[in-house]
Amino acid sequence: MLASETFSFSEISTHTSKDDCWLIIHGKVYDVSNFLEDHPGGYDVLLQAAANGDATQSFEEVAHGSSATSMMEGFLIGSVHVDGLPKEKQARATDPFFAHKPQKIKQATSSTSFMDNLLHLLTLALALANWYYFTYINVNA
Ligand code: HEM
Repeated sequence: MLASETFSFSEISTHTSKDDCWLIIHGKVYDVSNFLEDHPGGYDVLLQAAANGDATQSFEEVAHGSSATSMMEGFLIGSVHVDGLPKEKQARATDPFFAHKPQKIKQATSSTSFMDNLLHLLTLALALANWYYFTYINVNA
């Protein structure tokens, strides 16, 4: 199998058993079937990660050393096929940053716009108070 091959999520999700286990890490696909028993973290965490769909986050959480990363090369069979997926999911599947960090999309929430309006009203009230003071109260000072 060529490492340039691409696999769909649905195909990858069929390889989650003890003798046939594929992992998605940073958008790449690894066949760890022959490594399960030798994995220092145990085979069960790998099976669990495969069943979860994307193993990137759990892989990163362990802070694997350079021996693990160089070992991975040997298990690489391809990458995730992203055609037909929404743009956000494509980015998550292929980009190392998005692949393991949930994307925070900044949205104007109702509380933000409420605070914005309050700030505008306060500024207006202050300006009016100033005008009133200097026009009527401070006029003879
Ligand atoms: C191709 C994928 C992986 C490879 C080649 C790999 C390899 C390794 C290696 C070599 C170690 C020993 C420590 C080190 O050198 O960093 C290790 C430890 C560990 N791995 Fe992985 N790993 C892989 C994926 C994963 C995933 C997806 C998880 C979590 C779900 C995981 C969980 C762990 C844990 C918990 C340890 C720590 C064991 C301990 O220190 O007690 N690994 N892994």
